[in-house]
Amino acid sequence: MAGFREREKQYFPLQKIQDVVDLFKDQLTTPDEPNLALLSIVLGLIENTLTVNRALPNHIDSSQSLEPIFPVVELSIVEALYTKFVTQIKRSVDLTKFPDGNATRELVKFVSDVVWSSLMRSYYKDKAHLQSLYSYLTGNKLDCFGVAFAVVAAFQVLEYKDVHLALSEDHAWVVFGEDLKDSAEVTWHEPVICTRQMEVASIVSGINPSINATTDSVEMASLQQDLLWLLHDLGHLEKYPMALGNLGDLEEISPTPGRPPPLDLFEESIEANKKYYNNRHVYPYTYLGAYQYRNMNYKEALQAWADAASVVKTYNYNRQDEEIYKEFLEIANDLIPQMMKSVASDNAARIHHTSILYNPDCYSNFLRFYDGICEWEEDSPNPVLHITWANQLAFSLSKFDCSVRKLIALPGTGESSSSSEEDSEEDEEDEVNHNKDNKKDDKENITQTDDNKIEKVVKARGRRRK
Ligand SMILES: CC1(C)CN=C(N2CCN(c3ncnc4sc(CCF)cc34)CC2)S1
Repeated sequence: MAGFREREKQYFPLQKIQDVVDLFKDQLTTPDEPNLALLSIVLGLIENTLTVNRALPNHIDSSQSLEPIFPVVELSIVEALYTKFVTQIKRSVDLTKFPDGNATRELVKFVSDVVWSSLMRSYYKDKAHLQSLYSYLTGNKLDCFGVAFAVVAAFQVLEYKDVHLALSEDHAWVVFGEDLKDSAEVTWHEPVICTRQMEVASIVSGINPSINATTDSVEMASLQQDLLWLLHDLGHLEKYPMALGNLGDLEEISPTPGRPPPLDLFEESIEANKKYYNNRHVYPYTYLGAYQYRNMNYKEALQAWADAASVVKTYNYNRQDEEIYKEFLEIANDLIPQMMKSVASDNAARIHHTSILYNPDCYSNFLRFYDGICEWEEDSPNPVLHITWANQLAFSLSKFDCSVRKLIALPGTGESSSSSEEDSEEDEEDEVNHNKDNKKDDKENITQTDDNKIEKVVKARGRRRK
């Protein structure tokens, strides 16, 4: 692949967000492929300027208008970095040793080692802004997504068309060969297998506008939002639930006039999950749950979180699912307890029994949430629950009104009937044991009416685990 053609050059210097959108649109509507290395360098350079090395004026006097500090992206800089990448890849890979036009495992391993060997020996891999080729070429640092993306971009430079990016919710790797089924990773369920355009979507979705823990670059977030809408309109987010969820979050922060509301995007993300990934992704539901929680739609938040737990229960938890574990940890031990405190102090709702604490559906979803997490842990090589989980469960459970805690859903009928307080211990044991036999049938919810019965649930779970 030669240097830049007139086609790319005409957009430089990039001086505002629209210039970048125009460049991406041209790259995404060319008959040939979008240039992954070019686009990643451009995004990385802008992100680095707007978040890491913010060229803030050293003083802002009254005369100086607060002009956005969008960096001017000169062609010469981008072309120099691009040439550095192309030269490094072509110099390192002697293709005469790989005559076959299709990538092989050996060649993927070889190119991966070329990328790996040029990285800094040791650095904090989870740091922000290490996802782009700009970071790779100027700092020799890449995060796990960045390494996989760099390998795919390298294969594009070598003019291979059968090497693509594979994405799970926690991991990124390379797939290659005829049906793109060859890859080192076999443990991941329902990965997103990217087209070249979805690979562009992955670097746009991976834009990190964070300046620090509390501040985002408005310009960077706005650029990400515009590029995600461009990709959405071209149909390249159709099979990318996480990118759709990302766009929903951005639309909540800064709604784009004329565009659908965040809930529509979270719904699109869930539908894509069901249609293309056998409903095996968790994040579409936790995106929705977080949105509902932020907007105090607590009944809907519990529904979404219960749906997320119903997905995760089909998995076994292993240390690679760190991000998903942290997600459920925050929901169970932070968001739900906060929510319970908030509604418990809502006296009006309490008096009129309108709060979620009196709502059987909310209680049912609350139990379904915990049931899913317990099943997730069952048969897993790594433990999920620890005492904090049990303490927070006890706290949240106790906030529900005893009227809903007595309800027991009759097996299969969807009916519920209030159980007499005198239920014998044996009956409850039976219910727990009975429920154990039908652990997959999550329509059945048994309830425990007070704290000492929580131990029974946890103990019953313990029995299942053996
Ligand atoms: C509900 C949430 C906690 C909010 N943000 C979330 N994410 C932010 C965006 N994320 C992503 N967005 C697009 N593509 C990818 S590929 C990938 C695995 C590592 F490569 C992660 C990820 C990860 C998930 S999930």
